[in-house]
This record gives sequence, structure tokens and C-alpha cells, in this order.
Amino acid sequence: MDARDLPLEPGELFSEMHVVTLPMVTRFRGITERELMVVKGPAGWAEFSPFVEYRVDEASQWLRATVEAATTEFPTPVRDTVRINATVPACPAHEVGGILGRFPGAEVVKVKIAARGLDSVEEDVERVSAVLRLSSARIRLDANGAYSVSEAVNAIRRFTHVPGFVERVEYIEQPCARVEDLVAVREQVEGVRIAADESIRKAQDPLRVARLGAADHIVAKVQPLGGVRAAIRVVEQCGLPATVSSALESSVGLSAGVALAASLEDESAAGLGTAALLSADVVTNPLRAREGVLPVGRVEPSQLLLEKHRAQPARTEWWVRRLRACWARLRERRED
Ligand SMILES: O=C(O)CCC(=O)c1ccccc1C(=O)O
Ligand SMILES: [Mg+2]
Repeated sequence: MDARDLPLEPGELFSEMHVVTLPMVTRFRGITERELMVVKGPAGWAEFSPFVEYRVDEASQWLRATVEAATTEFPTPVRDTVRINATVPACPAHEVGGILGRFPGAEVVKVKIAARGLDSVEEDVERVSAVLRLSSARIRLDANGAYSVSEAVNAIRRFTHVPGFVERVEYIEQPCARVEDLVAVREQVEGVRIAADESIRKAQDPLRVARLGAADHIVAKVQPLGGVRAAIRVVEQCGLPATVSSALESSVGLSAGVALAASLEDESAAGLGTAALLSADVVTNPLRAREGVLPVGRVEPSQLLLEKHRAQPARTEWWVRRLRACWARLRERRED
């Protein structure tokens, strides 16, 4: 469904709307609980879960993905399972073994780094060393844009001294926030590929990364890019290899990510194993990888779990207001 065809109110399209608070196994991205909304539309269940600090402008883009999932079938997949990467938060090195144990069979591990910029580089090196020691997987790092150009160059140099790193690294995701800085890092660092995440999903113009030669690889996320089809277009137009990744969604949102990953011609282990970082979900059989792969297909929340994890009334009201504000924003823009 196109924004121009949206009915006046979300309640006219969605027959059910639920807000839940899901506890997490470990702190990730500064949070220990994931608050999100799931809705039921004519084509099935869909998730609406922009992070709580996002404003209407950014959050309404995520709502496009929700509307797509609730009203249309996903594109025909080209494979029926999707390989995932393990995701290691910026945790102390001694926790790495426990985290890796939650992702059996993953052949790639993504490690969060730079929680405090270059100040955390020693802890980051410890964590990366632990990953390389405890698994034989390939490795990806994600700095979430925390470094300046010179900090990125220095940090990357430190990582390349860790035994096994150079041989096993796939890429470093978003070392710096600005696209121009990614270009500079890419020019100054040899032998380590650069991936763009925020520069794709938070950009007015996601194709700028490819035009300026700011990355070797991109990360594609369904909700921030406005849906599975919109994400496929971004990947095609960028012309760069792409990794599909989650926004720390429930299994409902993850299943849309799996639909995207299963639609792309080239497969790259997806960051969609993050149900393993939640200690509860809205479906009875969470989308947890077995032998490193996830199945393609829709999922159905359990009314019991929706009830069990229902958010506090004030938080539910906040989400319903947010949904309506984003809905109004999409309808306003329907002439675009
Ligand atoms: O890609 C993964 O392995 C997991 C998902 C992930 O890292 C993530 C999850 C929520 C918000 C941002 C990010 C990110 O890639 O920066
Ligand atoms: Mg990232």
C-alpha cells in the first residue's frame, strides 16, 4: 500500500495493535529492554519499532515498512533460509564466550566497538581478541560512527595487530559518522574494507555513499529504509555488496529482514540473529538461528505473550500517539 492510499486512522487498517516491552539478555546500544509495537493488517503481522529517541520525521520512514508488511506479501524469495552473523555487544571480554554460545553455527561474528570512541580501544582489542580466540568465524566490527578520521585510522591499525584479524576481517562498519570522513578513512587504510550503515539508513540520499566512493559494502535495514521493496531498490542502486541487518526487533520485524535477505541475489551473513539477545519475544517460536540459519516466512504472535509483555499503559499511550503522528506525516506527504 502506498502512503497516498492510507485511511484516515491507523485503526482502519490495523485490526490489532500491541505495545510490548521485551527484556534483553545483555545491554545493547545502551538499552536493556526493547519497547516496540506490533500490528495486524490484512496481509499479516508487522512491526513498528523506531527507537524511542527518534523524532517523527525519522520514525515515519519506519512506518512505511510497517504498512508494507501489514498490507502486502513480501517479494518472492530466491532462497528458503538465510545465514546470520553472531552479534557481540560492547561487552567485557569475559562475556564473549557466553554471547557466542547464543549463536551456534554462525560463520561470521559482528563485534560492536568504540562505545567510548578511541578511549575504549584497549577494551575493544580485548573483546576482538577473545572473539578470534574463541571461534573460527570471520569477523566484522561496528563502530557506529564514533571515530574521527584520525581516530579511525589509529584504531584500525591497532586491530590489524591482533593475531588473525587481517586474515579474518570482512569489514569495519561505519567507523566515522560523515560520508566525507568514510571516504578519507578508505583512502588512508589499506586491506580493511569499509561498510556504511547509518550513512545509508539515516541519510536523505542513501546513494551518496556509492557516488562518493565512501564504502566497499553497505548495510540494509528494512524499517529505516521504509520497507523490503525500498531496501531492495537502495541495494540495487548502490551497486555494492549488502548485508541485511536488524534494528533489534522482535521476531515479527526480523521476519521482514529475513524476507529482504532472501530476496537479494548475493548472500552475506545477515545481522538478523538478534532474537538471541532478547530474553523474551512475542512469538512462541522466536526466530532464533539453528546451525547459523533462519527460515524464511511470516510469523504469528501469541496472544499470551503479547499479554505477558504488554507495556505499561502510559508507554502504550505514548506509542499510540507516536503512531498517529507518524501516520499523519505519511498522509501529509502523500503528494510526494
Ligand atoms: O547487525 C547486527 O549484527 C545486529 C544489529 C545491529 O548491530 C544494530 C541493531 C540495532 C541498531 C543498530 C545496529 C547497528 O548495526 O548499528
Ligand atoms: Mg551498524
